[in-house]
Amino acid sequence: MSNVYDHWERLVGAVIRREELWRMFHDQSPSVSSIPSDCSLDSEVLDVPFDFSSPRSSSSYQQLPPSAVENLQKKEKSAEEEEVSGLVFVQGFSPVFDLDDLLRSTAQFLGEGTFGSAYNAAMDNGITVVLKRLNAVNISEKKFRRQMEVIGNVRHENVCALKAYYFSKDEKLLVYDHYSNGSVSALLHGNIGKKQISLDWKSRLRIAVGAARGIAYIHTQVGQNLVHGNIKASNIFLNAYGYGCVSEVGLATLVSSAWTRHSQSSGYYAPEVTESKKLSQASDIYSFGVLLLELLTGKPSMLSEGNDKAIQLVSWVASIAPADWTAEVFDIELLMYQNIEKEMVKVLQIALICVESVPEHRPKMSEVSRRLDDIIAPHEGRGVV
Ligand SMILES: Nc1ncnc2c1ncn2[C@@H]1O[C@H](COP(=O)(O)OP(=O)(O)OP(=O)(O)O)[C@@H](O)[C@H]1O
Repeated sequence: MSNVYDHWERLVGAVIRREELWRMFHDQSPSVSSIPSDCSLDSEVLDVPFDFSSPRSSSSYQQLPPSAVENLQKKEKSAEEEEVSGLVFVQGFSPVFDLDDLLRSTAQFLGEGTFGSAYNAAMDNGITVVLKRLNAVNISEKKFRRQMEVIGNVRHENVCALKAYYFSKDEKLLVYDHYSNGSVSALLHGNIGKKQISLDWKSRLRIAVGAARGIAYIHTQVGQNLVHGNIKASNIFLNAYGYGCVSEVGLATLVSSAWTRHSQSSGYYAPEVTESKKLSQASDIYSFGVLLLELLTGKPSMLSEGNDKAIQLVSWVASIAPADWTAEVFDIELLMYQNIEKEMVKVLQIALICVESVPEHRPKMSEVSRRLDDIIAPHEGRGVV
């Protein structure tokens, strides 16, 4: 709890210092553009309410000695020449809240990830968003904003849209919708303090189909060169129709030092990534194959073998002969559904070519997506869903 407080307090402190300066000299809120959000508060994580309204009232700024104001004004003006200040909303999202609303929100710590901490921020105006606070992003402002533009342009129903971002020397924040059902990882494997929800075969197919479409779309961006770089179950959420929706587009290429630290142990990275740190669209396909294996087996990407030993899910599945797949590989919860064995085998075959160790032997994501569409089509009662 104190850790959580510490994170958020430092974040708020750093952002406020900068925003105070801005408002002091411009007598207005920083620039914003906006966010429709249909998300609700997830009450099962730690609550950390903060109210910073009084120390930040604009009248107190006016009480500073004029000489100090003048000095600070000069300083801030030079900073302003170099950068846009405040929360920047991605094109297409109109400003329905600003940085003040975020800083006054009730923050809930969701977890610490590869790139930093994630918070659920519930604002007084009823909007709830997820705030990602990036750690150790050693990147120029120009490059950061350019990358945010690229990420902001990736719009697809199976990709979680970046809604807004904030940049200062000390803080880099990203704002996303909050997905109240939690991630596919939480749905499949449960979360601390949360009950695991049972996912039937059709739900799992929808997750796979949606995620495949999202990744296939990502791979068409930036001249067909965009790489996600961190496909994993905790980055896949459910859209309004229950289809997989891919989050964290573009962060792995922004914060490469962070993911290389995690690459050995996660079970999601292709061999060429753990060996030569080389992310590519082919390595995204490998990671997607691991996600398919998770959906089929109900097991996490790394399995504990006892004695502190862990084995990758990919290696475990590969060690089982096809004749034993039904008895040993598939999630026992799925075996209660009738007439799905053939489909599970087809999905497993797709997963296994995705996790081929030679990158060139893996299929393109568009091909994977098409094959999964064919499998789900009879469930959706039409040819293409
Ligand atoms: N938009 C969101 N809505 C709901 N929960 C989210 C959202 N974004 C992240 N989370 C959850 O918050 C927690 C922390 O997320 P974060 O992305 O920082 O780390 P991660 O997914 O565990 O790892 P990584 O940083 O490698 O993706 C995870 O449990 C994740 O599923």
